[in-house]
Amino acid sequence: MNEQAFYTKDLSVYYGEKQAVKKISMDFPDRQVVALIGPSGCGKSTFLRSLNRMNDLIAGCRIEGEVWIGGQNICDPATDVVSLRQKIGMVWQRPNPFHKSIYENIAFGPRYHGIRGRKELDRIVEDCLRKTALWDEVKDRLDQSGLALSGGQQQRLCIARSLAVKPRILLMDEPASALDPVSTAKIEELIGELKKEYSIVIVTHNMQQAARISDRTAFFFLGDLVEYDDTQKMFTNPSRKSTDDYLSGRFG
Ligand SMILES: Nc1ncnc2c1ncn2[C@@H]1O[C@H](COP(=O)(O)OP(=O)(O)OP(=O)(O)O)[C@@H](O)[C@H]1O
Repeated sequence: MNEQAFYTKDLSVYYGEKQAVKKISMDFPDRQVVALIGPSGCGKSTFLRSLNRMNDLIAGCRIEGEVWIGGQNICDPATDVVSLRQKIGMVWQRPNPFHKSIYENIAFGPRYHGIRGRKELDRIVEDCLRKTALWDEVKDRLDQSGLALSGGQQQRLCIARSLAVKPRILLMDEPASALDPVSTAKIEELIGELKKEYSIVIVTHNMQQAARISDRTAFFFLGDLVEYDDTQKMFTNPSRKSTDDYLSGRFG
């Protein structure tokens, strides 16, 4: 088992009175892919967003418990969320490139964090585009708008953008659900490459996808973590009946 990258302890999330995530304690291994699965509304996205304090942006949302990353409980109100989100990148369901050129989409983050030299920015842009297998497709049109790319390319650009600020952890909320099968396969292949360097947590509705790309899988139901295990074990021999029922399509 890889070293632990981070963990949650008794993490609960409330929207007003309603508790959407219930005292979840989970550890996330370094440089592995963890898939969060479960029926709609079970709290997967809410839990994911808690891992880099994105829920702070939702009015009425309240968090209890702890998320420990690099010796720091990031739920502590004193946490610098800008530097936190530098360490923990996020990729959303729908690709959301900035209304800027391909180059600027990637250079924006490093520039914001103080990198000014053109050579250094060029190097970061090329490196991130290579890591996301986009370089050959876009190297001759870096000044074109990111929005002119196909949906799958836009999603890879968004992943490249999050890599540009050197995160340790990548959170992905159904990153391929808006894409066609070819683009989905490319994203899955890319996740397989990225886990050599990054810890990845991915929410997916697609059970085959979870089975293909993740090392560990967590099954959520009604805000509870029902089962969390090695993906292969979970998909072949789950310990809990409700996991088995969900994986075999008996509900959800
Ligand atoms: N902004 C919000 N305000 C109030 N309630 C919310 C909000 N976002 C989510 N919820 C509620 O919290 C619960 C968990 O939602 P969440 O989106 O985390 O589930 P999910 O498992 O990711 O669902 P899906 O798979 O459909 O995206 C649901 O009951 C949902 O209605």
